[in-house]
Amino acid sequence: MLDEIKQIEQNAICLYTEQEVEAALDDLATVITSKLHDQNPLVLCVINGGIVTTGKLLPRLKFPLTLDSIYASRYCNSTAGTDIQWLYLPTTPLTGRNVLIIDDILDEGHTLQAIAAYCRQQGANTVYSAVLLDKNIGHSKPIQADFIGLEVANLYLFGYGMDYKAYLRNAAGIYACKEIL
Ligand SMILES: O=P(O)(O)OC[C@H]1O[C@H](OP(=O)(O)OP(=O)(O)O)[C@H](O)[C@@H]1O
Ligand code: HPA
Repeated sequence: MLDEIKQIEQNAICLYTEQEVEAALDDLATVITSKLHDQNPLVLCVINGGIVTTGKLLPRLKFPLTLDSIYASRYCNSTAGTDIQWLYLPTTPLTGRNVLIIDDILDEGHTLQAIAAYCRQQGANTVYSAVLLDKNIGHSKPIQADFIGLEVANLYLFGYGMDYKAYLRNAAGIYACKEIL
């Protein structure tokens, strides 16, 4: 397995450097702050992929908020999505809260759509979403994110939380896998 991971990493194309992603996170935080600074939001980190984006955004959001997580997985460490598995639900009551969902990527949009629907069903007052990346998939999506860091081409990606077969979430940049073009 590790040989495959090394090969994927060596052949990968860097789409955004760490510096470029960090600059995008600064801009994303500015836009989120202007909209939500007085909303006392409940931030929901979509684990696993959203952990890095959430962890890097939170210290940039200098206003009152609380944090919980939700784990809805559609790819389950593989490179193709199927049905959503609900693996962890927030313990914080969502009733009346202004929720901000944070994830790494909006790809086909099914995961975010399902999580936003869950939040509304649980009585959230408003539901916002922020993604580090919005993938240009060439057709419409069931949901748009309210806050987007960067647009990205329709390639299989890893880095900044996104995995290739459960590895490479820790890559410091946004990379496309040459093997899955
Ligand atoms: O827009 P979609 O096509 O629904 O895909 C986006 C979702 O896929 C990834 O999660 P994944 O299911 O791989 O689980 P993970 O967070 O554990 O990697 C990613 O973190 C998003 O949550
Ligand atoms: O391109 C991707 N890479 C990693 N995880 C993902 N989940 C949806 N799309 C992707």
